Amino acid sequence: MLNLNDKNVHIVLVDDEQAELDAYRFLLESMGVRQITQVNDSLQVLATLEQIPSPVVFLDLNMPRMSGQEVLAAIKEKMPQVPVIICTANSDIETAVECLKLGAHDYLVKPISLNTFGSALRNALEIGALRKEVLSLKGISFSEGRYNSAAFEGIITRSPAMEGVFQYIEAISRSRQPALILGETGSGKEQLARAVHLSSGVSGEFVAVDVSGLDDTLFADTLFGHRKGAFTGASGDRPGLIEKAAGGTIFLDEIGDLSEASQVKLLRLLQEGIYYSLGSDAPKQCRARIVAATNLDLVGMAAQQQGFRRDLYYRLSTHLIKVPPLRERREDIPLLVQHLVAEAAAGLQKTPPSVSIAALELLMSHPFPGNIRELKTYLFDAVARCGDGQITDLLLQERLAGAHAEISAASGGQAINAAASPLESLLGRFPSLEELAEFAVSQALAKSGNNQSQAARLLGISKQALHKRLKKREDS
Ligand SMILES: Nc1ncnc2c1ncn2[C@@H]1O[C@H](COP(=O)(O)OP(=O)(O)OP(=O)(O)O)[C@@H](O)[C@H]1O
Repeated sequence: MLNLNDKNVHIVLVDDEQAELDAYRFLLESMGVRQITQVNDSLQVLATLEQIPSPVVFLDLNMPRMSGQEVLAAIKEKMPQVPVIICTANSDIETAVECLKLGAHDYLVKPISLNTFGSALRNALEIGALRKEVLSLKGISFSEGRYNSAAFEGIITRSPAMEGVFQYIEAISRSRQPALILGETGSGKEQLARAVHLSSGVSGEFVAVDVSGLDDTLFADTLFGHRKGAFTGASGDRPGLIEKAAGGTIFLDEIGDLSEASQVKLLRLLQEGIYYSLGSDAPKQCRARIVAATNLDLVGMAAQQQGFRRDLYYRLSTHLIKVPPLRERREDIPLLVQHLVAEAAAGLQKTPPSVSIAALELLMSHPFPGNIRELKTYLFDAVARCGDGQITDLLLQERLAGAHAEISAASGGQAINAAASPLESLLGRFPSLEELAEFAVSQALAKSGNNQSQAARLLGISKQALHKRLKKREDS
């Protein structure tokens, strides 16, 4: 659990106005942060950061000499691992998206509540620590942690978790072993399957097939092809998709729905590397790499031998890629919104409408069980319907309310309350009563300048009771 008063937590505040710097300092100190550096000259930011081992930066945008955006770009160029949180009075979405694209960790619009401020900081510290840990485990430095961007073009993300997925795909790019992609519906599995194909640099085709609707004969025919006369109506030889994908990748989507008989055929193909076209005795060599995907709990199904063969699961999952759902990478939502609105507008030959902050906030708080596909549906509909150049929260509300009702019905009518309480977002989990009492005592002491009589009065307890509590704290 992250402790904000840990001496390694070091915050750098950048703003040209001293009053703002002091206000942030006050907020941070009230949260227990001890190491705070203020910088009021944007030209001094890089030199300051070079002196601090693992800083988190709170950065204002409107500054003379060098703008916040320029400072952000310079930090991301020189120290990409440093989380930068933008704090600004500018609520326009284009600037927010621009900053997120430049690599900002978060974008907070003033006035900023203590809760928002606290959770942004906690999140930045956690992500910074995780990023460092992952890269050090891999033995690579921050600047080396870049991946071949061409293979991932069109996959809009700024999520560290997705960045980890990209790095994994790069690491397995030379392998011809099967890969299994697990993730919820609409989370981008097919896009990642294409990235696996593109990053491998092979010259063959990427061939996708949804196997969920195929009975066993159709599965064999589709994948392996047939010889003339193999069955009534087979009027000529037909190559299967495995042949089409030779030297490339065959993507088997919805693999969790494959019939038992077809699972046996696929297992044999994976084990022996050969297959037979329907009506033929001549074995053919499979020269396609197999990538499969499902939104089902294949691990559970295989473990319980229910609906999916365990041996097939192990064969398919030589390389295992797990795609995080959109609700676990909400930082992607603003970028996706901008991308999808532009895509929808281009399709309708319209100028892309802007998106109001209230609309964005509404989207940020939605659980998105249908992930990016669901987001895409709402935005394509909103772009088509919006007449006055702006997508407002009102335009989205109806669709989102409908989705909430469906989720609620699916969960047996229980209202979903996924939002964390303010204290949860500050502490990272729900606090115990004892922790709350400790927090109140610390705050009262800080507020009274360590005067125990005053602090006890603020807490509504006797001085003796406070003394006893402090003694207990010392002894523990
Ligand atoms: N990161 C992303 N950036 C841009 N578009 C995305 C992203 N992820 C998904 N999409 C878009 O969302 C839609 C759904 O993505 P995709 O088909 O890859 O999901 P899936 O996980 O394979 O879905 P399913 O489980 O239903 O097969 C597609 O239109 C895709 O282009």
